[in-house]
Amino acid sequence: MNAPPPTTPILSLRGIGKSYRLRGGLLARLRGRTPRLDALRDIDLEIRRGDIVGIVGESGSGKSTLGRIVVRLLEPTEGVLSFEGTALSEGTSRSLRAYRRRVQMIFQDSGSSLNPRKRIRRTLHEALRAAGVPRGRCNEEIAQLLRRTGLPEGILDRHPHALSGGQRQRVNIARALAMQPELLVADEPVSALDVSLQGQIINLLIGLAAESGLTLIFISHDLAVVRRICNRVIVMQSGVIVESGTPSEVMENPQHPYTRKLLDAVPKGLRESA
Ligand SMILES: Nc1ncnc2c1ncn2[C@@H]1O[C@H](COP(=O)(O)OP(=O)(O)OP(=O)(O)O)[C@@H](O)[C@H]1O
Repeated sequence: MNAPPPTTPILSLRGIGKSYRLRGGLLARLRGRTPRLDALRDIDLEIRRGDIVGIVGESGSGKSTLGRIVVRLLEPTEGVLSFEGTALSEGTSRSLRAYRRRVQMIFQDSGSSLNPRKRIRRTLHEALRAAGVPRGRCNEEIAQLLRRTGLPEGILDRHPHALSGGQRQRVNIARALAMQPELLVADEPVSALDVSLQGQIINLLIGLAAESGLTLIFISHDLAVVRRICNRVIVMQSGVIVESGTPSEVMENPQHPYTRKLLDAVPKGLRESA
């Protein structure tokens, strides 16, 4: 297959919608209707290779649902998602597997995304094997992953519970990197960490993005961080994108009242220092 033209977005979403089936009350069931909640409606979005895109919005605005659709942990109810110009719905299960390697996700809760029964060495080894690294090269690759994510060798023989929250999140990042992803979705990756560690993990992510040309989707409540690290911001409210642009466009000259409301909630000093 020929390489896509350089102008093709790495990721494009067209008319993406997601509705969740709700359990519903007795009345709805008697009427034979399953109530549904529209978590996303009509999302159009293009992301260019190398972009660092911040997705902001209040709790429940649909940010995580969007992130999960991008990595195909969730199927959209409507719309088309294309990677490098190819619609994923056209793909076979083999191309979906390949997509899942190229697009990785990091979650807020660093602990629950690691298998508590596996030592870190095994977790990283399995990720490398899944990415097609020959068994004989895994130790060398693991050492390199530790270096890239700033982890000491001593953690390899430990289980996740014996690591700090910051170390666990670094392991999650190392495991994602083992897949050599082109796009990384980080869903509130630092919200569960102490403030002192948050900056370190964010700097690690942007350092890695710069070093390997990763495209990053950064889902966050923290507008100050988004302003500092992203070159594009998307504001979501009740399942729709209400505003998007560069951080200075969106944060210095917000067009939508909801964006203004979000900005008003950030202490002024933080907004300016961001
Ligand atoms: N599995 C599910 N079943 C039913 N409703 C869901 C499910 N997952 C999410 N929702 C609902 O969909 C809406 C969007 O949720 P989502 O988690 O995507 O928002 P969010 O912006 O990421 O919120 P937060 O910042 O709190 O994580 C919310 O109303 C949520 O309650």
